[in-house]
Amino acid sequence: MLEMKNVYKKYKNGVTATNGIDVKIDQGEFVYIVGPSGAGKSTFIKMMYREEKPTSGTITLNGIDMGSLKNSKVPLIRRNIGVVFQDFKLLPKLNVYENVAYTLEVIEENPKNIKKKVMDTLDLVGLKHKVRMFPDELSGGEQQRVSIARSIVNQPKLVIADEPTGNLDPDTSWEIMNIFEEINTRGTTVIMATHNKTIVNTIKHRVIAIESGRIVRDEQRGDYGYEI
Ligand SMILES: Nc1ncnc2c1ncn2[C@@H]1O[C@H](COP(=O)(O)OP(=O)(O)OP(=O)(O)O)[C@@H](O)[C@H]1O
Repeated sequence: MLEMKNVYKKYKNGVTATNGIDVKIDQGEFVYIVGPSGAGKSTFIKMMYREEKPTSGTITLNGIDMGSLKNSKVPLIRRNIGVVFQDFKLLPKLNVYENVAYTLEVIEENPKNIKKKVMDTLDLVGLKHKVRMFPDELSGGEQQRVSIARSIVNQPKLVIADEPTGNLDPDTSWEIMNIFEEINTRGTTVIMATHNKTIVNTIKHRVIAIESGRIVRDEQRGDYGYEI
């Protein structure tokens, strides 16, 4: 589903964040991206959903060249990609229901379908009983559940998560991981950058390690591989 060929990213300040990346990820895989701070993990991930463009090389997502995609076409492609961040990025003035429904409203989903899709998704993440609450009334774990619900309500084929458990305590992190596992079991590709050694070493999946902008290890059912 995703292929990168010789991808370089040099930021305007002269920093080379990715330094010739070649990788292929198939539909349905669960892939952890690991590596030291500043290694280029976020940059690698951001290029997958066209938050950043590669300086050279090609990135194809389901046959579409993400690097040369016109800006006007980006929102259309993003409909098929869910993104989850460490800091949730919920809309503070919207309640739980509205935060999730918003994703469908912007893509002009038929209003008749919105309620069922939102409620089914909130059920999946275990938040059906908190639909009227606002983000600042929720725990970190609950906010992350809303953020995941928002990212999957349109049933994307790919979910990308950048350090989704980074702000959460260990128990809550496991609960959040269980939701990603369930999403993946349903056939969605999950690509997750993480520094959580215990999770990577316990819930085994493919591990891609990045150092200085290069892939230095790519193993099925790999280990985290770094001391923390
Ligand atoms: N927008 C930007 N402009 C300039 N340099 C950037 C930008 N974003 C990242 N960088 C630089 O690119 C390099 C890789 O950063 P990146 O955020 O991709 O690393 P990372 O592996 O995700 O780090 P962390 O684990 O700390 O989140 C770093 O040297 C960083 O300072």
